[in-house]
Amino acid sequence: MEKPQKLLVLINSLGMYDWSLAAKFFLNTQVFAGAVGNGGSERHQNFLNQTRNMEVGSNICNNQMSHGSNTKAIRTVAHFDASTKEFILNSPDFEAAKFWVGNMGKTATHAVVYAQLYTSDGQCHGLHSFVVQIRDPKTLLPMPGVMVGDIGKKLGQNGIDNGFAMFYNVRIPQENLLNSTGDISPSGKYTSRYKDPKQRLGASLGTLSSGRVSIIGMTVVNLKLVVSIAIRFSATRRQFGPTEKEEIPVLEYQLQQWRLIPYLAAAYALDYFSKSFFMNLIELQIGILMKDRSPRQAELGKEIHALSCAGKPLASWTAQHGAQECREACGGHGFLAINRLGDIRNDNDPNCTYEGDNNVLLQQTSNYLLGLFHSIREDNIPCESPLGSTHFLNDFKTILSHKFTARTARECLDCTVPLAAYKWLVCYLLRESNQKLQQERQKATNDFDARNNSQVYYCRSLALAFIEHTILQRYYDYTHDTSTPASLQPVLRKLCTLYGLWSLSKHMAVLYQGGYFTGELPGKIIQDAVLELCAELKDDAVSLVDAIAPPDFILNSPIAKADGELYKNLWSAVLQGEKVLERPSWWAEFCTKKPLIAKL
Ligand SMILES: CC(C)(COP(=O)(O)OP(=O)(O)OC[C@H]1O[C@@H](n2cnc3c(N)ncnc32)[C@H](O)[C@@H]1OP(=O)(O)O)[C@@H](O)C(=O)NCCC(=O)NCCSC(=O)/C=C/CCCCCCCCCCCCC(=O)O
Ligand SMILES: Cc1cc2nc3c(=O)[nH]c(=O)nc-3n(C[C@H](O)[C@H](O)[C@H](O)COP(=O)(O)OP(=O)(O)OC[C@H]3O[C@@H](n4cnc5c(N)ncnc54)[C@H](O)[C@@H]3O)c2cc1C
Repeated sequence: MEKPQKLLVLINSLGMYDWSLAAKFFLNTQVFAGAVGNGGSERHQNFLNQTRNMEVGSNICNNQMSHGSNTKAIRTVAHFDASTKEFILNSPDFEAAKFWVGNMGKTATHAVVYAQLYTSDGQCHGLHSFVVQIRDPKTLLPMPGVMVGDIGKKLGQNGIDNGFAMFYNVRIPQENLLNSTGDISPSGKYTSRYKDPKQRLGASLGTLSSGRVSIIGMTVVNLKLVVSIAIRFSATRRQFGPTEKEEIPVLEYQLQQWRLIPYLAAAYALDYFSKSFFMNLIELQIGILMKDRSPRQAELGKEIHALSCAGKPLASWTAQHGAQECREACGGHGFLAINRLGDIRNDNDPNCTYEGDNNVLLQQTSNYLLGLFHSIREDNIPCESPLGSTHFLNDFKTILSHKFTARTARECLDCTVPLAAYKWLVCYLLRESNQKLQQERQKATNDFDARNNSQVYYCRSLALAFIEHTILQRYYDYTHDTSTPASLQPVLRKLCTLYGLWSLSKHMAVLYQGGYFTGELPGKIIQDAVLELCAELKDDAVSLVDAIAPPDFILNSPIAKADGELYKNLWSAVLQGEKVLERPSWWAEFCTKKPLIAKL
């Protein structure tokens, strides 16, 4: 807590080297410890100490084979036995087996298990979390009643053992209930400070926010790695040229610049967002530790939930699409495993799914925004979110009356142009999503269908536009802050504007549809400005990459070493491959002792 950034630096440094290693370590020391620390109380301190000393290995255990997103429907049960003061955990059937749990496959000794809490009168009090011992730390054999195993090979992150677990009458002490959302009194009665079960669910899932915020940082690392590889490669790889004598680096092609430099800009903007947002999370966690029950603390929790539920999708998708673009931008060499783009892409992929599926999480953000919109419009309550990400919504009427006024590409090189457009876009999508939801409510028989039928083109786009605006606004403020070195501001501002215009250009249809843009000029000048910024940033691209790339040993990609000796490094790495010059062990069968056709 004294220097919280150290944790982010450690996550990023280990992750730059290898994500399985990082996940294995952090699931234990942070995710498990975070769930116990945030969800529990003083009585759980022993688990935290043991985790810190690496005496026990653990994780959180929420997902089950038949339910992941719909946490309310989890079927693991924990019945309170008043006579022994224990909880008895059961998995009703194999479909309720905990599934996908990191570290569970081979090594977890303890887990924070989410289960439905039943008191001895048979009443269910909803989802709660419990510390459950899975294996004996001395032998790694399962505890009585626990069936635990590994789920097998995955598309990436195979250095971590994801597993399943089932519980048959597993008894745990009453104290293992993580009691910040609800507890059992000495007389066996259930008590909770949350009267509303929906609020209680939100509180018990609150711990997931820190994972989501951290994942934003993890995806930024991946984006930094892939753009570093692709830009260094593109600056040294030559192909074609204006004359037969001279070939030019592929980075000189406008097409290559347009494919890569916006991802470089995204890496810078998202990196700033990730780091500043991490500090917001720390503020929230300090509040939790200090037992801050103020309305501001509650609002901060909601805002961080809304921002992380859109920040994780945007950042993980940007890294995923960026990884694929960078892979292709390195041509055939991009497909060679030693150059690492495949591993980074595959290890990044589950960031789109774990700690909440991206498309499911975005709905949390739009729900939050629609709730605020209702308060502003219907109840005349101005919105004052602690981090200020939604303040501009108070002016939605004025903002919606604005039009795009730039007339030249040069005017668009100022980041206030995409920022103003984003403000309009968010207000427009908010008004439209609200209207769509009302229309669907009139048509549908229930709210569930109305919400589901308002996602595509409306609520989903709203959540993404909102987070893009937030990221852009934060980076704009940073690049215009007096504490940012003056010598760096010009290049950082270009990155900021490029990120804004490039992201905005994905919403062109809506900007025209809603009347913010009219005629062919706005679309054309935004495209021209994107190309202009790519060209202006091209000569700084290698330096910008050098500032964010790790040392060669960590980057571990022969086509992207800092010395720019592309072919020397690649050749050397290929020749050092295992058995590269050896004939195969089956050479004889291949050459002389050939099997006779039809002999078998
Ligand atoms: C969000 C859901 C989809 C909700 O579903 P639903 O049933 O429809 O409920 P709602 O009505 O929408 O919600 C009820 C109210 O609760 C509020 N809510 C929900 N969640 C939160 C929250 N987190 N914070 C605050 N409030 C919350 C919601 O807004 C509603 O409020 P209101 O009534 O509208 O006011 C939910 O079901 C869900 O979350 N689904 C997704 C399931 C999920 O995420 N599962 C995760 C399983 S664990 C996992 O996947 C692990 C993966 C391993 C990842 C490896 C990564 C390694 C990380 C290393 C670094 C870690 C460092 C950590 C640093 C640190 O801890 O400091
Ligand atoms: C590598 C990895 C590690 C993991 N580690 C852990 C762990 O340590 N602990 C743990 O508890 N869990 C873990 N998980 C599980 C993870 O949290 C879940 O997979 C994730 O929350 C998604 O849930 P799901 O698999 O049920 O997907 P589903 O919800 O079944 O999603 C399937 C599809 O349905 C769509 N969908 C679902 N609901 C809706 C809706 N309401 N509207 C529109 N579309 C919808 C989704 O978008 C998706 O396209 C891990 C998963 C992976 C891949």
